[in-house]
Amino acid sequence: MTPMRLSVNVDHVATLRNARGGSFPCPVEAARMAMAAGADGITMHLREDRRHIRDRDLDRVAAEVPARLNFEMAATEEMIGIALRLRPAACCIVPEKRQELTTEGGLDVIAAGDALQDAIGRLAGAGIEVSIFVEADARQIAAAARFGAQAIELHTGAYADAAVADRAAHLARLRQGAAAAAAAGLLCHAGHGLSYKTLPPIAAMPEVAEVSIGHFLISQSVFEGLPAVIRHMKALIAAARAG
Ligand SMILES: CC(=O)[C@@H](O)[C@H](O)COP(=O)(O)O
Ligand SMILES: NCC(=O)COP(=O)(O)O
Repeated sequence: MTPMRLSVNVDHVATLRNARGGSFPCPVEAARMAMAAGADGITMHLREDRRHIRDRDLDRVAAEVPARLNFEMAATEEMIGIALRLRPAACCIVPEKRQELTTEGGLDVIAAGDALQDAIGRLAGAGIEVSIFVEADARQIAAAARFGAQAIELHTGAYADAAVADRAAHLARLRQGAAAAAAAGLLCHAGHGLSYKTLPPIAAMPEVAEVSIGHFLISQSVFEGLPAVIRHMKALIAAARAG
């Protein structure tokens, strides 16, 4: 099976920092440490309300940390401008609601229509790999391909939050989504809410080329330390890929 990348989302290091209004802990330092521990990339979500990552964090990681940077963003004019200035390797377009605690679902690609297609074209035209955060829905995935995206990221949140007895049904849907992405010629990524327990079945899907993990990974680091958690996740991925 082809290798799978682990992109470490450092948003929640910024959440901790912002809780005290100071400069510690620093998400840039976390990104540096994650790469040194074997991460394959860094994900940062610059929310419109700046609740965790701030513009300066993104600027600094882009300038200072040699990493495949995945910039998660709403498809707004402001965010497109930031992406075009910083030129990360990848942008993942996500839906955003100001009141949500966290991203609640995939983007409705079909409803987003021409504006989304235009955003994808501008980002891709700058050499950025564009992915769309979607539910495992064949119609939405086909629309992402039609609009010119190179990848989708399957939203794994419902699966990750489901009771153990209900996970098989969610996994079946995610497998269909991964197959639909491959059939549409799209790269397939996955993420949201993944943990030591829920990562292995996702890592065993051959189409999935990248997972992005943040909340569990940063939280578990309180107990184990960031490098140890990253090594553990990389080992789980390697075991799942080896079959
Ligand atoms: C799209 C997605 O899944 C990430 O943005 C992740 O959830 C970041 O954390 P918050 O949703 O808490 O901002
Ligand atoms: N795209 C998903 C992501 O970056 C991390 O999500 P989570 O692990 O913080 O829920």
